[in-house]
Amino acid sequence: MVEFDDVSKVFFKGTVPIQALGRLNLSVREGELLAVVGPSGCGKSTLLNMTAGLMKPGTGAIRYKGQAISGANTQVAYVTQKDNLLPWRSVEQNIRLPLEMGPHKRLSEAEKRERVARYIAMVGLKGFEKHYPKELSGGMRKRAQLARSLVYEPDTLLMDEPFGALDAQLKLMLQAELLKTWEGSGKTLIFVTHDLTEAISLADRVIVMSGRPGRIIAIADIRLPRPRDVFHIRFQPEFGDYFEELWAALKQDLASGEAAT
Ligand SMILES: Nc1ncnc2c1ncn2[C@@H]1O[C@H](COP(=O)(O)OP(=O)(O)OP(=O)(O)O)[C@@H](O)[C@H]1O
Repeated sequence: MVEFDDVSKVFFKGTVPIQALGRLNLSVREGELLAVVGPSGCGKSTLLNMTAGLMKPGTGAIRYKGQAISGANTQVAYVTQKDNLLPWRSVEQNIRLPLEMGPHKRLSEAEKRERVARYIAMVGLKGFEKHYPKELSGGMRKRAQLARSLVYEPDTLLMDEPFGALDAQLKLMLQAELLKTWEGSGKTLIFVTHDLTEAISLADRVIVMSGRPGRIIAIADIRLPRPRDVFHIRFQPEFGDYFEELWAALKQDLASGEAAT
């Protein structure tokens, strides 16, 4: 679905280069839930920004369904770290926004209304349609963002630490809801997180990135059965094995980074 072919990225702060990503090769399979874990600043958001076509790779190429990405990739939905709901629009109006642009403008009014209502119900915001973002809790705003990115039914969803700032209980609830929505949908999902437990609970495959410049230092196929119960899956012995394996890679990279400073 998405292919990263020898992709690297350097930013410049004035004349000072910051190598964000090392050379990265990765194929994301259609329908896969891929989790990307790594320390702060290792280029995870950069990877998603490039997949969404918001940023060009420095070297190499990124292909989406075999085509080089040029300009904004309208076939993907992107839930960014920042809460970017429009404060002057209600929940319903925010979620409807993608249907007012591009090819979705052509949908009938009835279809638009049906889709908005369906996704509001799916993320558990029924009854809050007329509320404005400032009248919602952090978790509800995340749900609204998720519904807004699902409403135009993209093949691929990019999520950048969507549950990072939420308390542990709410995080678990939203992870469960996300899996319920994703499992059986056939959609490709790239999920960035700092949280190894979250990554293993959700993903078909976890990649671990090194500290900056980010490179892939470990990959694990997570062969835990589906549908998964995020509340209990962490207590399975195989879960512990995956955690140990991936944590060892992260710890080793952290130690070598500290040795170099
Ligand atoms: N537009 C930019 N200009 C300059 N430097 C940038 C820019 N965007 C990112 N960087 C730098 O590139 C590196 C990678 O940033 P990125 O946001 O991709 O990391 P990340 O892994 O997503 O971090 P976090 O987990 O903290 O969100 C960082 O060192 C960051 O400072």
